[in-house]
Amino acid sequence: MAVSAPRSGAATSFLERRESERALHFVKYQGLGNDFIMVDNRDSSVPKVTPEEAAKLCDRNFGIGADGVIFVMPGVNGADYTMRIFNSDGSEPEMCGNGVRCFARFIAEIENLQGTNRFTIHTGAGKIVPEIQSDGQVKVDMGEPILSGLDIPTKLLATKNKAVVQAELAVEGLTWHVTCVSMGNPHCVTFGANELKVLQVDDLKLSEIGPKFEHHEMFPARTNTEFVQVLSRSHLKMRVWERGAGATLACGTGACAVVVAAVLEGRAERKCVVDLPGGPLEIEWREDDNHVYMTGPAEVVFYGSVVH
Ligand SMILES: N[C@@H](CCC[C@H](N)C(=O)O)C(=O)O
Repeated sequence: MAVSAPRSGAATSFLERRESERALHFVKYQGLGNDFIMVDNRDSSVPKVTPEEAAKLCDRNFGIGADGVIFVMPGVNGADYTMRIFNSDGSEPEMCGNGVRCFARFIAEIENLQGTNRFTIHTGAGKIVPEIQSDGQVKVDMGEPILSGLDIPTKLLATKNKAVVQAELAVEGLTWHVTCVSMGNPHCVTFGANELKVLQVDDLKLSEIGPKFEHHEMFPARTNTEFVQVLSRSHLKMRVWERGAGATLACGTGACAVVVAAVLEGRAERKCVVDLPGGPLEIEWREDDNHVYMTGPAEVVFYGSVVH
């Protein structure tokens, strides 16, 4: 994958090259600064780029630059569409919260739909239902959180029924208290460590500590990690180290996992605003259906094409 020089001779014009080589047309979207290369893959259930090509496209110096590549594919199991995503390292996660909001806005764009719209999306985390609202924000039914340690997966032992709540985890010489939640993809949420009086998330050296959580032996499928400060019982502040993408400006599944963990630990109400480096998300873990609902923005950044 390259934004390449002509293969032969200098005579090939830009337009000829654009038409003669395999062009990938994309739209770059972002949800709170978590950015994605969106690919219209409605004509096939095979992604138009490989995981290796996706990693090159996501490179911020040698490629387009993004946290992941997302494919809009034909629906299966009665769903309107299927969403697949490659992280910026080329690995394939089950779900992406900010990505699914971008996905909904991208569908509206390519299907030429106006106003409010609701879609059913088949993902690696099951059926996810985003709804474009009249103000352009996207509200997503993210489904039920998974709390059983085996299913997350984590090797940490359950502390509360089958859930791993405030379990001790040694990382970088500190004993962290972690609560593990899957929103289809695995999350390890921490509000602090024994040795820290208060966790100041702005002071964390994320690029040093994040990988130690991501690759910890207790997480056989690796993990996303959220570091959280409680500002009030309905207002949380977090930073995230994402599996396969590193420090990102926002993580939708992460914000959902944070609210679930905060409720399980008795720190917050079921409805919270979660501040991320890229901006706020509204999250609600409803008692009546046990589903988590996420509301936030999704915007176009630019349109482009690359040859590959
Ligand atoms: N940024 C996403 C999560 C993307 C997947 C994650 N890196 C993983 O590997 O699980 C979100 O907004 O949820």
